[in-house]
Formats: sequence, structure tokens, C-alpha cells
Amino acid sequence: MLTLNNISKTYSDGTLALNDISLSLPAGMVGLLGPNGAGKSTLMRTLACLQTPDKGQITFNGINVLASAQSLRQQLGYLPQAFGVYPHMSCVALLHHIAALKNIPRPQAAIQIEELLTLTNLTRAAGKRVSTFSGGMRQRFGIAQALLGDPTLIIMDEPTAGLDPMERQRLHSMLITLSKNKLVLLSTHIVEDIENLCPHAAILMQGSIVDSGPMAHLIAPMADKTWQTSRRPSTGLLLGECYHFGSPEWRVYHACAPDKHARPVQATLQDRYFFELAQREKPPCLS
Ligand SMILES: Nc1ncnc2c1ncn2[C@@H]1O[C@H](COP(=O)(O)OP(=O)(O)OP(=O)(O)O)[C@@H](O)[C@H]1O
Repeated sequence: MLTLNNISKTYSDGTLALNDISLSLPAGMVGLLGPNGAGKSTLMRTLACLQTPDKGQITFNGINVLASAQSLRQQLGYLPQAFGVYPHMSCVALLHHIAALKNIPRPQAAIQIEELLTLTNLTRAAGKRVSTFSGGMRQRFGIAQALLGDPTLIIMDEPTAGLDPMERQRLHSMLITLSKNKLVLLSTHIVEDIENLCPHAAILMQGSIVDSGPMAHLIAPMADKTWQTSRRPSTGLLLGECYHFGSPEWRVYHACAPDKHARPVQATLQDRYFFELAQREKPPCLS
């Protein structure tokens, strides 16, 4: 269990990035959903002990994270949004280098690296320089390095960014396998990834937690109030515009049918997310 109590962070230029965040996250796959600039990366870096909050407390399985960063690092695997690599090092050499930085004895590291190369489907590319890898291979390498040392807390910041559908699917099944006995925190603004992968999620907007909990809890406020209509609605809160067989359709939040063309639909996490966004800014468009 990862618990955050009253975490706040203001950058030196006065930007309030995290505003009194309190959260309890269970083991398994947990999604952190928020638009650009919501504070996701700031929160991820704080959890990974790469920056400190101005106030608040974090505990992970009994460890006081802010007071014992080193104890947490031994249990942590972190995939940042972007990471640099030494241009001349091969995949396997770089993994050995990172294993050494994590204080993993070489014989143990060799066994783990072989297993991780298999898991991430990089065995055949082990001798290639990571700087020549495609986007998907690089992300898989990022996962392999994060998993060195068998961490119990895995933090992934936008892991599917820039991946093609095949690579994305491969990454999804890898994450599902991993999350069996660990806490995998997945930060993204791709709602579909969280809907597909996470039984539990938190929604972050403008540095504050809007809501968190099991998926059913997050969707519950939208139940029986979400409609889809083939005419642009004039009443209700517009959640977004989508296309059905090439024709435009609108998703609307309203207590009753917004017009005679509207039909009730099963609410999704995307509806809840767009509901929250629509209350804070101009309504988004679905694509
Ligand atoms: N080093 C910094 N100095 C000043 N402001 C910063 C810094 N890093 C982030 N911010 C600001 O803090 C806020 C939160 O940024 P953050 O990168 O955590 O959001 P995010 O949800 O990860 O966004 P994205 O999805 O675009 O990566 C933004 O307003 C951002 O401009």
C-alpha cells in the first residue's frame, strides 16, 4: 500500500504543481490520469525520490519514503517520461551498468538481465546499441532497466507515448503480468490505457486529486446520466463529440434524455474524465 498525506509542491517560479494531495493506492495496477500540466510527472518524480515536496508524508509498505529515500530506492523501479542513454553502449552492457548502480552483484545481475531481455523481447537486440533502438524497443529497454532488482513499486510515466498499436499491446500485457504481486503506478493522459489496464485509478487536475478509487466508484456519478445523441444537444453538459460509422455523435451528461434522438449509454472512465474537464475548461472533442 502506498499512502500520500497532504503532499504539496510549489516550484521556484511560483507554480503550484501539487496542492495538498492525499491518496491511498493498493497493490496491483493503478492509473494516474490527468491532462497536460496536471502535475503527474511532479508526483511521479516525488514518489521516485527525485525531488522533495514542500510538505506532506509518503509511506510505502511501512517505509517513511521521504525520511528513508534509500530504503525506497531498493524497492523502486522507475520509467521516466524521457531518459538518456550512453550512445556507444549496447543494451546488455547498459543493463549491467545500471545493475551495478543498483548494487546488484554481477552473477545475480547476469541472471536477471537474461530473464528481463526475454520478458521485454529484447534478447535478439541485446548486443545492439540502445541509441539505435526504435521507440518501442527503447520503451521496452526502459521497462527492463526499471525491473532490475525485482522492485515492488514500479512507477511508469507515460510508458506508451509514441508506441505503435502492436508495441502498445505488447507493453500492456507485460504490465498486466508484472502487476500480479507489485504496485504498478501508470501515469498517462490516455484514458483508454487506464480503462484497459487498471482496476483502480486517481484523477489529477490542476495539482489536486479530483477523485480516486476502484473503477466502478469513479464511473458511478455518471450512471444513468450519460447519453449519446445524433444531434448536437442544446441541454446538458457536453462531454465530447465522437463518430459512429462516419456520422457525428455527441456524449452528454444530463439527468434525463437531452432530446428525442438521445439514447442512454454505459458510462466510461472517459465520460467521468471529460465531465471533470468540462467543468474546469471548455468541453473537449473526442477523436
Ligand atoms: N521545474 C519546473 N519549474 C517550474 N514549473 C514546473 C517545473 N516542472 C513542472 N512545472 C510546472 O508544474 C506543473 C505540473 O507539471 P508536470 O510536468 O508535473 O505535469 P504533467 O501532468 O506531468 O504534464 P504532462 O502530461 O504535460 O507531462 C505545470 O504547470 C508545469 O509547467
